[in-house]
Amino acid sequence: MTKIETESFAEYILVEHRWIVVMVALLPISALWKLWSTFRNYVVFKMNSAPKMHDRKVKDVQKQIKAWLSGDRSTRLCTARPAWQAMSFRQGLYKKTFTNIRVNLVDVLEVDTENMTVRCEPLVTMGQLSRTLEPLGLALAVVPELDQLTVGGLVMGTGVESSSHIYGLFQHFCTQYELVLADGSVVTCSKDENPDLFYAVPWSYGTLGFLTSATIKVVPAKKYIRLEYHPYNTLSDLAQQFRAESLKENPHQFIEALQYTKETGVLMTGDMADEIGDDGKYNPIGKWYSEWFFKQVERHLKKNRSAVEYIPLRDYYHRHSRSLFWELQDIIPFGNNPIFRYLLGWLMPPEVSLLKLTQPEAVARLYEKAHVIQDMLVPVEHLEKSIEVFHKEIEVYPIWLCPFKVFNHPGQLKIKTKADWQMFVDVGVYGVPKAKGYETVSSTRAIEAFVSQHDGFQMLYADTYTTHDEFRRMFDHTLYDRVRDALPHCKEAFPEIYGKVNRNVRK
Ligand SMILES: Cc1cc2nc3c(=O)[nH]c(=O)nc-3n(C[C@H](O)[C@H](O)[C@H](O)COP(=O)(O)OP(=O)(O)OC[C@H]3O[C@@H](n4cnc5c(N)ncnc54)[C@H](O)[C@@H]3O)c2cc1C
Ligand SMILES: NC(=O)C1=CN([C@@H]2O[C@H](COP(=O)(O)OP(=O)(O)OC[C@H]3O[C@@H](n4cnc5c(N)ncnc54)[C@H](OP(=O)(O)O)[C@@H]3O)[C@@H](O)[C@H]2O)C=CC1
Ligand SMILES: CC(C)=CCC[C@@H](C)[C@H]1CC[C@@]2(C)C3=C(CC[C@]12C)[C@@]1(C)CC[C@H](O)C(C)(C)[C@@H]1CC3
Repeated sequence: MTKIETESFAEYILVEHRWIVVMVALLPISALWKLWSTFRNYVVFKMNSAPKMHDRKVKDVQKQIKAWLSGDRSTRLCTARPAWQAMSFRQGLYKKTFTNIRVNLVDVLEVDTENMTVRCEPLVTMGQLSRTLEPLGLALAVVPELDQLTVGGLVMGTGVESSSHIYGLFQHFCTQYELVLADGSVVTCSKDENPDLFYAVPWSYGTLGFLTSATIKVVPAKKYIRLEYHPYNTLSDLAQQFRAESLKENPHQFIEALQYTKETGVLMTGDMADEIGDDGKYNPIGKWYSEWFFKQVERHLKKNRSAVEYIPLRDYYHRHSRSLFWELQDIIPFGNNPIFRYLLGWLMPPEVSLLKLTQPEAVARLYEKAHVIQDMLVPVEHLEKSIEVFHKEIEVYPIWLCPFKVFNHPGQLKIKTKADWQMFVDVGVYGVPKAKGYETVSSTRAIEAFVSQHDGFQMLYADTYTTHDEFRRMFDHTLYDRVRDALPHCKEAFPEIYGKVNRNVRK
């Protein structure tokens, strides 16, 4: 790994032996925090007190905006959620200069089993939501994997997971948003009510207003996922099958693939099941002692044999959470060792927010120079070409492959077809690049150019090195600009999306 200059002994320990800090402090604090919030959520939800409080909390947001309106309005607005708590990789520098609006809305408001929707406040996390819905026999149509992702962040950014080839991105299965706008008013929008605003909100990164609730579709859930593993030894075979499975008329409910080298990978297809069948073994991958999921999947590749397993529902939904995909192996190198797992596995994973909070400058420099975190979204027909380009420019494995539909809706994600939808694939690369000649800016820019030329998009929680013009070419701003022009005080209160995601405003 690239060596980075450290400035003090403490910094040396934090960089070279980060696991010490993680084990001694972060893991126990994370566990206490999780336990407390689980208990608190349970009590609030059972007492059903949240809906009554909601209006009061929305009024508090309005009050803060009205205070800004009556001032000199020399600063812009963003949420007060500290940068270290957010999942976005970089810290937003604008948090220090903008007026911070507290949107402390943390509750699941209502589960409507008739219309099969759940109404949530923006700080509800995916872990909290899957835990609330499971006993009711329900699940979100798509469950973005990491526990700490929030409804607000996923609506304003995006969310994708292994059922997205049916339901699309997070925005595609949200039916209504409630927002407080820059003039202090509260509006709701859906495909029938204020449709322009409804379609412009996703990917707007909080630059149209503050989200105070979202109504999201839920689906019936069963106890297990029956998961098939199919190893492949050539890229073309894997890609062909990946496409065929995603585009089938009646596809499996879950599809993802992990690519372990340029040519080899494992395609996984899953369906919900009420019982454990006798065609496969039971595998509770979420147990504290179980091996990291991506390592288990790799074993199927080594055996070079298809297999079937039955996995408990929540274990499946959060299958990459305990190892933060494969990122934790760089932070706790022995995290997958059986002795560690049996003794301390129940403390995993450390909270991402606490990791961010304790990240020293030197680690940030190291990640900047020799670590890639990117999700590129490309039409599925370009899968092979994308892997080849990623291999040439970056060479990081495993690669996460997840198919998803982009529906032909108005908004920033404009697809180049007249059909109702187009199938895309999320190519996720997380790790230390091994490609010869890798250099952060030029290599990332080469990939961004490839994605743009192939009518794709970049996920914006990671770093973007596009220029303003390139960014506006990747994301269609026609509707977004129109909505910003029409909403009173909007342009005064919020920068453009690029003003919140480009490298100059992110540390
Ligand atoms: C900065 C920050 C802000 C946060 N803000 C919020 C917030 O606003 N609202 C919020 O709800 N959460 C918040 N969280 C916490 C977040 O919800 C949890 O990190 C996440 O939901 C944990 O989910 P999990 O699926 O990993 O839980 P699990 O891993 O399933 O459980 C975590 C712990 O709870 C125990 N547990 C699980 N289920 C139960 C149960 N039914 N009864 C008792 N114990 C149980 C487990 O044994 C385990 O020790 C925040 C976290 C951070 C770091
Ligand atoms: N599986 C997946 O799909 C994964 C998705 N992600 C990405 O992570 C991000 C979500 O992380 P999370 O920590 O939840 O969100 P963040 O706190 O990072 O918020 C993301 C953006 O949404 C805005 N936002 C959040 N809440 C509100 C609100 N109530 N009103 C207005 N704007 C709001 C934020 O604005 P502000 O800057 O003002 O706070 C910010 O620009 C998304 O970008 C998502 O794409 C990451 C990993 C996996
Ligand atoms: C669309 C999908 C599935 C995206 C998965 C994204 C994950 C791999 C990302 C989300 C948050 C993320 C950027 C993070 C990190 C790794 C990659 C993560 C987990 C780490 C833990 C790397 C180490 C860093 O020091 C630091 C702690 C700041 C970050 C925190 C966020």
